Amino acid sequence: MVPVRVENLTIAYHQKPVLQEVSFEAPQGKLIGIVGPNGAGKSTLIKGILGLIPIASGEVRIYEEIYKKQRKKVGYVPQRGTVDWDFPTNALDVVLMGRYGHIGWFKRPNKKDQDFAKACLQKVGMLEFANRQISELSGGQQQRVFLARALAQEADVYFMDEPFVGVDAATEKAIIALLNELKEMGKTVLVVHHDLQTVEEYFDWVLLLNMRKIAFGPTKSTFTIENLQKAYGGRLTFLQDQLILGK
Ligand SMILES: Nc1ncnc2c1ncn2[C@@H]1O[C@H](COP(=O)(O)OP(=O)(O)OP(=O)(O)O)[C@@H](O)[C@H]1O
Repeated sequence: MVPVRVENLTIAYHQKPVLQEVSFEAPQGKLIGIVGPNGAGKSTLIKGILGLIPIASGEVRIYEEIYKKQRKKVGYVPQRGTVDWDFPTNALDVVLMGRYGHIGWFKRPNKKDQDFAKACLQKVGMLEFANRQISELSGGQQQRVFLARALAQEADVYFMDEPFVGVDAATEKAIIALLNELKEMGKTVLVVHHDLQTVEEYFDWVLLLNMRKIAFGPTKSTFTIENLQKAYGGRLTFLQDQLILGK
């Protein structure tokens, strides 16, 4: 079964299309980078898939069913900047929110859920901050808590929107180790990613996007200068230098 199937997806804001007829099938057990210039529609794609914004036309299937039926199987790590970090709650409670799909909204989390949430915090090196208000955490620490929440969900497919933005090198390493661990467990992980230098190192597959799908496939055959040129257009001379320098 295909974890994520997107067919002819078109999304518009105020009647102006920002994603046009995007189709792809994400294979199981891969780390997939979603890459493209600013405003390419990367976040919009994820939000459309998760039903957070209306779609104009097209279809999205998670394991061949509509998202609403598969909610429990899907984990989401939003862009850090879009979250209200002043919301009065501590790190452990944020992670426990990830368990509600399993617990049910009207029941209280039991000891097992608490322990599981703590284990998730431990995994991202944040257990000692369990009782800390999230507003008092650094950007990288907040990002780790969100990853712990995603882990607590025990999902099969994960969508992460720029998890590496604003984190230090140690956190970036911890996140990539975690993504690889999820992959080893057979999970499918789609990650919006900005840094072209690390795409080849981090991702098995790549979706190159600029309003339309430019290319989709294994990184080696897809993340090519020709495809990057199509996605980034005039900005590539600079990028090309950077890519060559980066090797
Ligand atoms: N809520 C909104 N209302 C109107 N237009 C929007 C809204 N959100 C995004 N857009 C527009 O849709 C387009 C795609 O935005 P999106 O955030 O999906 O791009 P992105 O590829 O994630 O960009 P970035 O790399 O800068 O984060 C942009 O032109 C943006 O201005």
